[in-house]
Amino acid sequence: MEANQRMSSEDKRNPADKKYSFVSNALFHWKELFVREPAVAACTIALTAVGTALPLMNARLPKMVLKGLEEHWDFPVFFGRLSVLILLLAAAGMLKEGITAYVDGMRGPFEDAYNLRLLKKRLTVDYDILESRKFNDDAYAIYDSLYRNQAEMKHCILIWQQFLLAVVGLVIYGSILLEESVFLLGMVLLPTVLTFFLRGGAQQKDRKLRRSAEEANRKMQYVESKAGDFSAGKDIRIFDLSGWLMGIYRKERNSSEKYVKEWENGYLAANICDALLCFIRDMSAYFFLIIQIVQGKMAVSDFVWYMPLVGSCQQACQGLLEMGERLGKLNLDYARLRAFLDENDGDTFRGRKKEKKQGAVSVEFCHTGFTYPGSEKPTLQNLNFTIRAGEKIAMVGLNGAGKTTLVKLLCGLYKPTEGEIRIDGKAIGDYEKESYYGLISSVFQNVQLLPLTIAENVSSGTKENMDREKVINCLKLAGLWEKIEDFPDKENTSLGKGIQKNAVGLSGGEQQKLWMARAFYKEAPLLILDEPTAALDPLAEQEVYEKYVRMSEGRTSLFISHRLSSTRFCDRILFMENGSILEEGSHEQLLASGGAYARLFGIQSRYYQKECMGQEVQRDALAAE
Ligand SMILES: Nc1ncnc2c1ncn2[C@@H]1O[C@H](COP(=O)(O)OP(=O)(O)OP(=O)(O)O)[C@@H](O)[C@H]1O
Repeated sequence: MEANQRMSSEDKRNPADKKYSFVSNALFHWKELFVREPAVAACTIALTAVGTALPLMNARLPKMVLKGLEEHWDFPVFFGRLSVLILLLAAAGMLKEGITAYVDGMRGPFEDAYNLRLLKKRLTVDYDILESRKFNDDAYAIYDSLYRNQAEMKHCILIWQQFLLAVVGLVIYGSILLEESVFLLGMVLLPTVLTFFLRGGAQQKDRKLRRSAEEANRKMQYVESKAGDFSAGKDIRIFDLSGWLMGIYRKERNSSEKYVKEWENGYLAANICDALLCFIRDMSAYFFLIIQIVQGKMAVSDFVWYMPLVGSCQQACQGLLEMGERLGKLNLDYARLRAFLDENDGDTFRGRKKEKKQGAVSVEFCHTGFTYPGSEKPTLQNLNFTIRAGEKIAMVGLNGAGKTTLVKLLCGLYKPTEGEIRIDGKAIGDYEKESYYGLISSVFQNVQLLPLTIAENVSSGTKENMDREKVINCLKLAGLWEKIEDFPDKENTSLGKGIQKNAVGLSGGEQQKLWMARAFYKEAPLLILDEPTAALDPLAEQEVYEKYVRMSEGRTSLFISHRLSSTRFCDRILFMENGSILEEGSHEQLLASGGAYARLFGIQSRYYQKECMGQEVQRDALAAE
């Protein structure tokens, strides 16, 4: 009941089923097939023709033999006609096998191409859309429809081909039976119509419950992914979260099984009725034909012609029901896939002209504000400040002040909900997407290592298009080369333990140095560093600051840090509180003004000095040894 209620609200939320009708999805399928795989499309149609003709020829053979005997055909005529028919039968059989094997071989690439489009969409859509619950729910549901065991998408060519075969077969065999008797055709068709309604009810139930099952499967998949996640693995063990996660998994698995059982029961009931109706249908058809012979209204040769045709017609009806049902599911999957692919990729960037800027750029926040979707309170409000080209700005503030959100806006990952941000006098939204990303080099707080080599991670490129000397220089600048030099494969060492053989792991601080090297490598006009030294020890941090100063020459940079000592390397400091700029000036000016920055600096410097001195003593002692 609860599931049904949830379903009906989901149905309202998802307009895909209504916009992408059966006819439009069918046209989409055939257009894709004809454009991308014209040979397969032609073969599918040929299979329908051959598949329909074969039962006709099979039924014709005994009729011809009996007719020849009844009418006393001459031996050469009898032999000639029989040979031609047998030859045609063998040729049609071989043709059918050959075309089926060819189509089977070509199905995979056609059906897999949808996965590629889906992947591209997920990799390129605007970041704010990527973060949205709806986008992720839809993506999961579509992946499920593409990959689950009985995914209809994996068999879309086959389903359509079988459906066509059933339709054409029904029309042709049905017309032949109709010529003999309306009653005969009615007996074959009536049970099919009844079964259609029975299965229709089961299908509706399936459609409704499937979405609830998807929700449960998604949660199960999340728990499964955590089992193989190294970083989550630490917390799971230390805080004994395994029982809790197993509990969630069991609960969701039970719900999922309940939904599957419920819709399978619907199909079971429909199948039992269907079997009963088939039995009645077969019995009545055979009785009808036998009575015709007994009454002398039908020759035995006609009986052996109509008998297999009744069977073929029944099979076509059965195929029509089965394939109609699968086509119904496929139609839903197509509707969801098309709605997802057609969804706007975002409107953060409206520009079309590609451009490449060299040197530093100016940044202007003009009455900029931002409120997260679903939040009532703005996270950033009425920000008005300018960063001159080539300036080094430090942004500091307490937790939750809005620094990372501001960085995400500046990186074009979110769109301001009020005002705008201008780069060199032009609003971010007026840039072309790739050109804008080309302006930015960034280091964020929590970045995932990609399972590539160190050099590939730094250059974001392949072996062929990277500048290896520059990679090494950037690693040196970031203070990581000493470590990498000791690896047998040096910068060609793979990262990503668990995926790559002989891969190495890096500590949190080393990873941050690697991301610094990547930011250096890109040489973009705007350098944005969000807590880049959070995982570095104080002396390593000091080294990075010095290198950062050198590296940021000729570029505009924004440096976000909790460590106020880092701000002294910058031209100007912006102190943020509750989404607004509270204080602004150089380190000395802010200290002299005795405001929030000065108080924070006072508290921090006492502890920080102790930490630094402790480390220096340790290093001196080690050096003396
Ligand atoms: N995806 C989100 N959806 C809704 N609110 C969010 C989201 N991300 C952050 N917030 C809220 O926005 C506020 C500012 O967060 P932000 O991460 O920008 O702060 P910050 O200054 O970078 O903090 P920290 O120094 O701890 O990294 C926080 O109160 C947080 O709760």
